[in-house]
Amino acid sequence: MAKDEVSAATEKQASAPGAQAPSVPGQPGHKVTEPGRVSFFTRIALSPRLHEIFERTPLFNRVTRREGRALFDVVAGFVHSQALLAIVEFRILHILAEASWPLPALADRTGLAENRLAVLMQAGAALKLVKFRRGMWELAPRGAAFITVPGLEAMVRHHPVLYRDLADPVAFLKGDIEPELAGFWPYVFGPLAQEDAGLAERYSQLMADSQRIVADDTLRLVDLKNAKRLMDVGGGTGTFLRQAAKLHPNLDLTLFDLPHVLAVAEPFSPRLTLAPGSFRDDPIPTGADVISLVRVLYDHPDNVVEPLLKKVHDALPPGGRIVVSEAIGGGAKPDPACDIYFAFYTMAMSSGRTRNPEEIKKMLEAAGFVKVTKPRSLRPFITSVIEAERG
Ligand SMILES: C[S@@+](CC[C@H](N)C(=O)[O-])C[C@H]1O[C@@H](n2cnc3c(N)ncnc32)[C@H](O)[C@@H]1O
Repeated sequence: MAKDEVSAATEKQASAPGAQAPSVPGQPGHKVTEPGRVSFFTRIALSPRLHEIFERTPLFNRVTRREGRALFDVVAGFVHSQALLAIVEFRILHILAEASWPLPALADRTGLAENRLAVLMQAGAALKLVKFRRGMWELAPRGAAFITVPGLEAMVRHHPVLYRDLADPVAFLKGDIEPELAGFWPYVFGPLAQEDAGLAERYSQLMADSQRIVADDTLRLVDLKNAKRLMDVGGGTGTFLRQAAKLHPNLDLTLFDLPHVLAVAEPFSPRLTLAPGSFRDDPIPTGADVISLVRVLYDHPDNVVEPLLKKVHDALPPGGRIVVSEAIGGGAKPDPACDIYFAFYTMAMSSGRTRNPEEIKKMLEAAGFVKVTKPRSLRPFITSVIEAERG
């Protein structure tokens, strides 16, 4: 998305003849009274007769076959994920990272029957994680990347919690079940987890690992050259600030988070000030000319985010900047990572929700911010950034 796309979309909407107060299309509160027409191409796709004709017509059949393939991937996505989870749990990628193996040796190492392992390996090859060459199973570059990207494997290993919540998606969406994920993170980081040190360690590491990648992408999108003090609100144990300090050694830093989180934060620089507090109950300290919120807003409902943005606004000097970095929905250009994965994930967590650029822009403006911009995301499945200025 181009830098000013958020602004451009809203201006267009507001200046259209007869336009009403801007609301976000497709989101709650957007008033649509009339049914719309089913589009021409959709009507074609609704006709079984045209399917047959297209399938027999050269060139057209390429399109329908490609669409059919994409549709089947959507249908089969859960099975793909579960095949990946099995590959992870049998540590197949790690075994193949040491050496290639023929099937019988791999069966010995995994304890799986050869005929079942053969099915799993073939599935792994279809996912391009492994490949079969000269009688041996070997690691493919995608499989190597999978075990190398920090946090990815741990993410897959915690998916059974999410998938149990999604086992009945109808009940899930109706709100008829109490999602397990809603208690998962509080459990991992809460006092109960002390009995399960391995679990706490594994998932704290997952947060820390993924935070590093999110921090790096955010810092590539945000210009902190002229910033004097950066305050990271909800900054956890400080990974984002640590990475920012590496790029900008003269930057003063403030880490704001709950007292029990800051109690385990390492004071890695004399330029770092720890500011314990709750953004729900306490004011946000002043003194920073840039305030970042990395993976914070989507954890919270609107009635927490709106006052939080107002507090951030009031803590900044005129011209000071807010940086929001998290999975942001694609809005008019839906993105599977944000609009499926993170949207369902945050719904299962039951505390917040993913928002699209228009929604975040509206919330920022309501808090008093101006010049809302969205740099083009490097990897929307890692993070996207929205910046604004205190008016
Ligand atoms: C999803 S984590 C994100 C941490 C870090 N920014 C990152 O990207 O990994 C959300 C953070 O918000 C903090 N947080 C939650 N509620 C808070 C509150 N009321 N006041 C201050 N921090 C809060 C949590 O302690 C946690 O560190």
